[in-house]
Amino acid sequence: MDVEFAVRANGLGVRYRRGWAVRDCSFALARGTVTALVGANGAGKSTLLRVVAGLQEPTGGTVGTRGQVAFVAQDKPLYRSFTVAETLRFGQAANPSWDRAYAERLVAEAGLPPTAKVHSLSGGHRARLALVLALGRRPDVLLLDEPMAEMDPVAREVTARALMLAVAETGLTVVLSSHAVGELEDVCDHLLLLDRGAVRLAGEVDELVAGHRVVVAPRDHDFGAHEVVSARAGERQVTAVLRVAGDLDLAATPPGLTELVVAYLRSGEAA
Ligand SMILES: Nc1ncnc2c1ncn2[C@@H]1O[C@H](COP(=O)(O)OP(=O)(O)OP(=O)(O)O)[C@@H](O)[C@H]1O
Repeated sequence: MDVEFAVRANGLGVRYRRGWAVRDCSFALARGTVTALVGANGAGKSTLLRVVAGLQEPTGGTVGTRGQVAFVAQDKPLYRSFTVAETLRFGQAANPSWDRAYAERLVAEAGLPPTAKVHSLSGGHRARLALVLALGRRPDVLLLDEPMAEMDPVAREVTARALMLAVAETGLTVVLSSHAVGELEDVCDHLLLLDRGAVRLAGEVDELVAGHRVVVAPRDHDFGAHEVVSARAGERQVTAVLRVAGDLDLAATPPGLTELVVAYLRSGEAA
């Protein structure tokens, strides 16, 4: 496998009884990148993460990862009767690569009382403890399924900072799935967008944004070679998100990340 890639998938597919949850997915994630995995409900995000984590066999295709992989599932599995301190001791006993000082620092930063039982923690605190348990192993690849869904805005910011620091310090590669793209905007430098199991859009966020424009044009405007990702028609005008091909002779603004993702999710709904 190429040295600079931490995750590489080739023609990856997962078929359940009712059909393909992940189909023909090919992508490569460079070491030290943070990728937002987005898609509508049922698009295949959790399935893809489980396969990359090695917890589930693909039906077809291949996936390779470099180094140690840690995965935090959506339901944040933790021993509910353990205290926070016992959870860390468990992490240490179960993982030869455990970084005790680092894990203790993360727990302190998260404001998690060492004597508190897991079952007494809020959903957001449990999510942060699950993340500490994963980061404490000092993995090379960290896969997070909706890690911030239950966190308050401050916890999200602190968590995002901890992740970015880990990336900067160790070259950690992160993939995190989310529905709230806005919360990922400051954290992620790459995007992987799934549409009914298939990769619809992938790449560096800055490049993807630079390759798209939001325009307002007369309703009957012909956009020529520019791909209309999604369009909303008013009485006389249409507001469209375009994937631009060459020069654009219309007043246009670059989309925000959320706007771009929503445009693609909407185009998937219409298909
Ligand atoms: N264990 C399973 N057995 C059968 N079908 C499954 C299983 N897990 C997921 N699926 C199906 O595969 C598809 C993709 O599901 P998955 O949970 O991977 O999507 P997701 O993008 O994570 O969704 P969400 O955003 O709702 O969490 C769905 O149609 C789902 O019903």
